[in-house]
Amino acid sequence: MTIIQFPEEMKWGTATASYQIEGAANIDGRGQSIWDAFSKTPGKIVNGDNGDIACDSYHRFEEDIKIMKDLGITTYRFSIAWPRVIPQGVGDVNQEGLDFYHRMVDCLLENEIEPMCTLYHWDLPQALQDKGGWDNRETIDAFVEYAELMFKQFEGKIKYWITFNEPWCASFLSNYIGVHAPGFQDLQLATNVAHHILVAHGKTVKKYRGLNSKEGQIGYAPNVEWNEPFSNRQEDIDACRRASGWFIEWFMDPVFKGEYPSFMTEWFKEKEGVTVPVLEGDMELISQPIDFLGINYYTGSVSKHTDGGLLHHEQVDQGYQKTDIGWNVFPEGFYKVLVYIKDRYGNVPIYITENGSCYNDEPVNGVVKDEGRITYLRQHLTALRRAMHSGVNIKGYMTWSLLDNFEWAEGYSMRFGIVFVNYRTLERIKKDSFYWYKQTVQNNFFEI
Ligand SMILES: CCOCCOc1ccc(-c2cn(C[C@@H]3NC[C@@H](O)[C@H]3O)nn2)cc1
Repeated sequence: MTIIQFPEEMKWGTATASYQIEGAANIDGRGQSIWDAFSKTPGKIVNGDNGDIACDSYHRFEEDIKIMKDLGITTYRFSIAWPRVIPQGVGDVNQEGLDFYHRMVDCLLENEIEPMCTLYHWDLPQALQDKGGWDNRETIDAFVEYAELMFKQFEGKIKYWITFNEPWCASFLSNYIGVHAPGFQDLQLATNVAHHILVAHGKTVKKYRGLNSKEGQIGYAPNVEWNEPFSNRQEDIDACRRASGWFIEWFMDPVFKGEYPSFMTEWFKEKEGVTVPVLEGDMELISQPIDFLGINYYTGSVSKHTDGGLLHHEQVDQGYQKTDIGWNVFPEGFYKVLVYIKDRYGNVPIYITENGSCYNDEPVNGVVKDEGRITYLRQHLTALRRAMHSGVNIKGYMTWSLLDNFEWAEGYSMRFGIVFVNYRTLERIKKDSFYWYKQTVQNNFFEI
């Protein structure tokens, strides 16, 4: 038996997001987001699901925090819904929305759970989308004003801020691939969106520094995956480099190097005639130093060159175990991508802000035996510990997710929670993985 022991100072937590768990979408002054509109568009979401009720955490957050207290975690990553606090995205503030987040944050602090707050987890106010959304540079300043209001409102309460969650999803998945809100399929539009989100990130970090927050920290949370070349043929190696360049370097090089990866911008220009709308001063803003990097990792793949497609790249099935959403279980990729990030960007403090798996096990006599999720957690925490032994500066781990919730285009058909949610009764049922994770958090080690 081998013990996987974590350092004393390791922070353990869970992660959620506003549109995925809150519900209460049309009460107490909340404005509409692009996800309210997208989820009400026929054909976009499995089973026509939407976030109107979700897990009803707007009303049940005390119960959720009680569950977190039982879990023994010390950090809870959640997001604020911009349209709940500023319904039109700019202008009037919704006091009922602010009051909700104060109640929730106060309850976390009373239970000695550190709030880690994501300012943008994809729920852009629809009123701003109606004016061009992130394609319109004015949205950048609207975001900075929203962020400043949150910094001032929660000064002394929230000490860990994340500007953007998964900018790749918020830009390319949403405006080029089109399976997320607002659902466009235009690479130049998506490239504009990606750039303006990065500028908004940098301006927000600069605004935060200007507020002289005493002990607060600010970062952001890109999603990464690992692409292993199918062979040592240069064309396969190059194809994987482009996949990594789109998923990782595109959103990390500007922040840590002050420039886009040129091999990627040249590829976009030559193959697609697409350019990044960089204005004077943008790259200096984007590369404002951050205090920590959030990393969201789920999966990876073996991939190779193919003719056609955006990157001339395709995955090659290698018979890996897959989760119920069809993603490879690829813990080796977790180790490799973390070491790659350390080697390329230096040893910035890293929080794993999302890592988890989709297994749709249902309760039997009140018990949810989600062995697949426990195996996934074991394997990925083992890979994480190995990365730490290799010098990666990991500060904490938040598993995705505390609760089963609205999994975007998959609706409620895909379950990522360590707590089962009955969407008819909203009853919460702790899964076997909850108890495994609780033991690991309590002991700060587990056995493999
Ligand atoms: C037709 C091509 O279709 C491609 C689909 O491509 C993707 C890529 C990535 C994702 C994805 C989903 N998640 C989990 C979320 N992370 C944030 C949190 O809200 C979780 O719910 N991470 N990545 C989905 C779809």
